[in-house]
Formats: sequence, C-alpha cells, structure tokens
Amino acid sequence: MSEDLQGKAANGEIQELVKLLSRPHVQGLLSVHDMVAQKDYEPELPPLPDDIDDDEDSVKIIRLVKNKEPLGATIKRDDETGAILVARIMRGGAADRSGLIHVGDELKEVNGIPVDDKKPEEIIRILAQSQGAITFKVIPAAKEDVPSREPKMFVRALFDYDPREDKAIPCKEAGLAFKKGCILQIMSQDDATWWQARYEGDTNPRAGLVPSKQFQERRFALQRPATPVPTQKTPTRRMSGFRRSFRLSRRNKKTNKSMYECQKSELYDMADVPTYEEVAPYCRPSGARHRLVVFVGPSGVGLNELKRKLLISDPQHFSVTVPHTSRAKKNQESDGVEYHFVSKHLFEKDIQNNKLVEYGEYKGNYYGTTVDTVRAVLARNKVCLLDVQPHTLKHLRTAEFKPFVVFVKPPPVERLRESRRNGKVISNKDDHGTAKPFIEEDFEEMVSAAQVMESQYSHLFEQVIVNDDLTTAFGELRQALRKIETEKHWLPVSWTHS
Ligand SMILES: Nc1ncnc2c1ncn2[C@@H]1O[C@H](COP(=O)(O)OP(=O)(O)OP(=O)(O)O)[C@@H](O)[C@H]1O
Repeated sequence: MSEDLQGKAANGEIQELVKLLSRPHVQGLLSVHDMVAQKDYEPELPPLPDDIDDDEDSVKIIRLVKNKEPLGATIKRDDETGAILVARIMRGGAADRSGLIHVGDELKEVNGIPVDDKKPEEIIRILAQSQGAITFKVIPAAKEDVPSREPKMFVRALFDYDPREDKAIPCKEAGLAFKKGCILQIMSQDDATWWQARYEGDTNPRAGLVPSKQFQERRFALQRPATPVPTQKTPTRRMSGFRRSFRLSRRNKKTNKSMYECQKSELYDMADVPTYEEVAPYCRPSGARHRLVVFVGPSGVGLNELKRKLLISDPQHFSVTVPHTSRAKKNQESDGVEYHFVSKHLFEKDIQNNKLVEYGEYKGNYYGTTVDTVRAVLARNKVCLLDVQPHTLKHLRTAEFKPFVVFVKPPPVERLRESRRNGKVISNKDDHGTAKPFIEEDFEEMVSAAQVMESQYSHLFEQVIVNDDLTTAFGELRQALRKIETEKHWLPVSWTHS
C-alpha cells in the first residue's frame, strides 16, 4: 500500500501516511497481522455423512464444536408424536450463539446415533459426554419461533433458589441457583413458567432457567401453611418500651397499634408473595434527599444504641424524628424537643387522617411518629433514622422515602449472655419503665422474635446486621450507609422514576 501511495502526487497528507506506514513498529504490527491472518484456526470438522437421503430435503445437518460449556438447550418428547424436540434455547449459550438450532426443531440423530427411541435423559447423557464437534441431524421447526426480544429487565430475587432441589424444573443442569437479594438480569420471558436469567454483571453470557414470577407465586400459594405463622409471644416481663426516640412495644398487642395494623389476611396477601422485584440502578444525585433509614429488630437488640452511635458520630448528618404524644407536658419538658404535645382529640384526628407512621397507646395516652416529622428531617437534607415494627415497612416503601431497611439481628443466646452482661433493658415489671439488667428470658425472646421477623419479612430487608460486637456492628452499618449515599445500587424501578 505504501508503495502504491509513493507513486501518487506529493500531497501533504499522503506523505504523512506513507511516513507513518513505514515506521518500524507499524511495519511489525502489519507483518504480525498477516502471519496470524494466514493461519487456519477453525476446528477440524469430520466429513459430512454421505448417507443423506436426497428426498429428505427438510433435514438439516448441524455441526457444533462444544467445549466444556453446556450446549445451552433443553429437549422434550412431544406428547402426541413422540418426537424429540428442542424445548428451549438458553440465551447467550453455545446453541444460541451458533444461531443454528431453534426451538421446535426435531432432533433425529446425535453423532450418527438415532434418538427416536431414546429417552430425553439418555440423549442429554450423550450430549454431556461429547466433546469437540457434535453433529446433529434435525428437522427444522415448520415455523421458527422467533423469540420476542422484550427489553431486558433486572430484578432482585426475594427468595433463595436451588434448581437441584426443584422437582418441577425441566432440566436441573440448565437451572440458575440464586440467593435472596441477588440481582438477576431476566433474559427471556418467552416461557410463562421458566424464565431465563443471568447474574447481573456476570461475564458468563449464558442464561439459566429460573421459575417465573407467576409460577413461583402459584407454588408459594400452594405451599403456604394452613395456619398463619405464629406471631410474637405475649409479653412476659416488659410491656412498653417508650423511649425518647419513641419505640413502640413489640410485645404487647393491646398497647401496640399502628395506623396500618396488620390484618390476618395481609400475612399472605398475594401481592406480598416474595418472588422478584423489578429494580433499576440508582445513584443519589448530589444534593438530592437522602433515603430514609429504617431499623427493625426485636426489642432490646440494640436499635437505639446503634442510632445513638450514628447521631454522635455525625450530628450534622444524621437525625431522628421528634414523636407526638397526647400526654401532658412535664415541667422540665419543652414542646417539640422531647415530644410534640398535642391534645387527644387532635391525635385521634391525625390517626384517622393516616398522618401517623406508627402509634401506640400507653396508660391512656397516645404516642406516635407522624409522616410529616419524617418529611421535615429529610427536607433538612439529613439522614432520618427511624425504627418501626416490620409490618409498617410496606407502607413506607414509596418513591418519596426510598427506605433503606436495616434488620438488626441478635447473635445466638450464648453470645448475648456474654456481650450483654452490662446491658440494660427497659423493664415493665415494676411498671415504671425503668432499665433493668437482661435476664435469660430476654435473650431467648429476642432470638425467637428475630426468627419470626426474619421468616416473615426478610424479603424487605436490604441490610442485615448481627449486633454481636457493638463496634463491629456499628462499623458495618456506617459502611452500608456510606455506600447507599455515594455508590450505584439497585432500587425498585418505581422509586427511580420520580
Ligand atoms: N452489641 C452490644 N453489646 C453489648 N451491649 C449492647 C449491644 N447492643 C446493645 N447493647 C445494650 O443493650 C441494651 C438495649 O439496647 P437498646 O436500648 O439499644 O435496644 P433497643 O433495641 O433499642 O431496645 P427497645 O426495643 O427495648 O427500645 C442497652 O443497655 C445497650 O447498651
């Protein structure tokens, strides 16, 4: 090429190109390119079988070279005709990338072995054992199923899934295992029962089978126990843990109301069936309101302790709401500091107008947190720390609050005994709400209450912190909060539109 150019008119640009091309490193690069390009890297394929019937013009011979990677296709026997058909092609898998095999193709032979009389499992075994070039003889589907290329969606898995334990999956090897909280990219929803998905950000392009949302919901409905999950035990020692920060009692149903009191039917509301939640990437724009940080956990686990540490660590950044109460103001108290003091009538009006996130009644007085006090903290561009009962969570899950739900979990009882030796809980034994040392019963109740919460609400927890060593737990919490403030993470898609 540079020789050709040399004969051309002495145009400045041509001259520069000739100069560039004649540089030793460019010459070296071009020579390597030519050497590589001349080599034949194609796999050596065996000759085509010569016993193909000329009349069989609809038969297609397909050659695929298979390495250790699975083929990425499933097969099934047609109930009516008994033919072996390609049931699905996994997105991004070897078969899909070849573009040669399609859903509905009838499989006649694999490596010259007729498959008509074979069970699908036997064929799968033949395929699994084959390495290198595999020859398929197929009758193409009459009309190729062009899979709909719907936009790819991301979901957060709200349950654990292991295909090896799933009796319904058509091919266990094609399944994709995942854990609750995993972000999956849904690659295909062509099949109403089995979606195809891959882990978000995974370099492996091949999708795996996962149960579809509808299918998983149906299964869940069938599996659910006839009797509701047991709720927390009735109180034994303590009743009401009203605090400066307003913690509602988690133990006494009578004193423990919320504007969204949990109805029995709500426990298994179909919309609540934890399957998948569509999510989108989100990074808080600088200056935008912070996500509401919501703590849940059994009584005494250390929610207040963690909140207190956050407030001390950065009082300009973190804040809490001031609760409302209908009780009379004491002399040393100031309105809007310890509480917002309101009349019983006004409090009841606010309850009716759904203005409270949660409220409770104690000794004839109301105590509660209003939605407006939460808004007020967020409007000051502070991170609002709130702790609620878990059944309130779903009502806080709005685009406005974008709650980051932290479940604070107790360590096992043996560890609680060790770490809480100097700890104190508000005791109601003497009905004065005074703090008393923990007793064995407190630890057991704490652990069992945490188990109940986790079994019912864990799909709503974005972060689980085991409060064993306080400094470690606080460090984890601080790091998690820093992440959601500064890094890209995943939020329900409807929260990202506003
Ligand atoms: N990791 C920990 N190690 C040791 N002691 C702890 C730890 N976390 C909390 N405590 C202590 O346990 C006691 C109860 O903690 P805290 O009041 O924060 O619990 P809580 O979850 O807010 O309880 P309540 O629901 O009753 O208000 C306190 O004395 C606290 O200092």
